Amino acid sequence: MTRPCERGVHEIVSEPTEAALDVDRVSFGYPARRVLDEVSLRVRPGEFVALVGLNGCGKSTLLRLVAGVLRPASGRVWVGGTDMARVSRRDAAREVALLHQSAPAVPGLTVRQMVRQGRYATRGPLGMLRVGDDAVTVRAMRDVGVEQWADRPVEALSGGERQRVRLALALAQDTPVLLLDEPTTYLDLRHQLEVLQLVARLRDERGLTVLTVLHDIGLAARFAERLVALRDGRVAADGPPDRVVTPDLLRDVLGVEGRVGRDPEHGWPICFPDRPSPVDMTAGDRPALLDPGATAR
Ligand SMILES: Nc1ncnc2c1ncn2[C@@H]1O[C@H](COP(=O)(O)OP(=O)(O)OP(=O)(O)O)[C@@H](O)[C@H]1O
Repeated sequence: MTRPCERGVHEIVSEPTEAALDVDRVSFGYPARRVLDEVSLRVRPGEFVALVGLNGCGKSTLLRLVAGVLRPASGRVWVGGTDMARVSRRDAAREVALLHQSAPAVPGLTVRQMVRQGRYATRGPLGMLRVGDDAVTVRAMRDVGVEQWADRPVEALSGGERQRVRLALALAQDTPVLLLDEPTTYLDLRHQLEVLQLVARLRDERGLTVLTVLHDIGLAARFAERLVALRDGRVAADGPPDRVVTPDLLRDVLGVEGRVGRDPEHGWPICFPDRPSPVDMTAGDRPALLDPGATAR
């Protein structure tokens, strides 16, 4: 399959024998609430997948489970053949980098110092940086275009500037899998496009596997080759954007009535939301889940 578009020309020649990440019937809940119910998701090496769904449906929780920050109540998460519930945080950080939704800036910490923290996973027992760590740090800052602020305190940057520094921190881990929790938060339109173009380029050039939460369905459809929609703690739809982005998805998963058109030049799905749907998205009494028959797996 070849898709010449914003995502670059990315040819999938054959199914790899091993998934880059494999979420196998994972359930998870916090003390007050069950959040994920037997969620399964396999992502191929080099795939760019966007996770969509209403606020509170469990997207960040799923990313934290994949990153090994949380442990499933049942089921397994494998990243590159590693069972993420059985490795140390340091070993997990060699497999996946997680860009958190938000994190407070440590007072006085400069951009360079913050990005350098991404090298934590490769440090020796005494926490010493190794040969090459500075080069990786500088490359990550350069990739995201924050090297001109290297010696500025992070707390003196704007929200959007800090978001880019956080992305550089994740890139500095230099992992094969990148998990991004709303990477476009705080960014103006230009920087939203730049950041997603950068991620797509890194996927193309370095073969990174990307699983990202995106609230903007238009951007998700434009940059990701596959959308996974969560609802009620389950995968409600899974497949290529042009099959997943439908008025049913808008209504039943995202809670809005609307229409779906196509970008006249590129064919990307474009959503035209009209109004909140009459479906009560906070109650258990909802229509049947969308058929996830469009699955790309
Ligand atoms: N540490 C926690 N303790 C208890 N409940 C939590 C915790 N973190 C999240 N939750 C709850 O779990 C549910 C899923 O949260 P999660 O952050 O995964 O949702 P989300 O889909 O990422 O939402 P959003 O789009 O708003 O970021 C929510 O109801 C949330 O209130």
